[in-house]
Amino acid sequence: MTIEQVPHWKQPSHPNFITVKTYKEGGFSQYAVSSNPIPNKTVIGDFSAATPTTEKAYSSVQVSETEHIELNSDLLYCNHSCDPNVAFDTDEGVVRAIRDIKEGEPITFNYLSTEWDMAQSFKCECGSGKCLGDIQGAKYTSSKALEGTFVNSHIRNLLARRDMGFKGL
Ligand SMILES: C[S@@+](CC[C@H](N)C(=O)[O-])C[C@H]1O[C@@H](n2cnc3c(N)ncnc32)[C@H](O)[C@@H]1O
Repeated sequence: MTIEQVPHWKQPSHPNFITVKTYKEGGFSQYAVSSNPIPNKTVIGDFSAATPTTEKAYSSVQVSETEHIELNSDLLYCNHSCDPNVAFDTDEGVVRAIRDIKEGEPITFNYLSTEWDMAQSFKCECGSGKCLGDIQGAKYTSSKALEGTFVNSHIRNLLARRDMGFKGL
């Protein structure tokens, strides 16, 4: 069973960039949209509020081959998209627009760019023509499917070792 986080941080945590909206009844129904137009390459946040966690969860972000963090901010509400508009750059420790984002547009990143083997998989509803369907982690995704997309170094390294036939990853 997955228990949803109750925000324990002061909201809104990123007022210039993120507005949190609710789109349906029930769980996991909140999502981040842009509060303003955001030009490509703008840094919209960082991981300064984050804390390390030993337990992977739907809410955690993988920042290295062995480390995971809880964001403790409205960045939590960035949904996954197979055609995202921001990168969670765990090497640089920032969240950056990777194209111009319109006001009110959902802010999304590719969970496969950070997560190797997710605690909680889901059927993607991003609606993109590039949608990969079941999102379980990069471990279960071909390198070809991620070609040309932003992927963090820990995932690139793991994919390379997997593709060379290393076991136990
Ligand atoms: C970090 S949360 C994102 C915020 C979440 N929507 C909420 O209300 O807490 C990750 C969870 O959101 C849902 N989610 C995120 N992106 C999704 C997508 N593209 N399609 C379907 N569900 C998604 C999944 O349940 C996933 O485990």
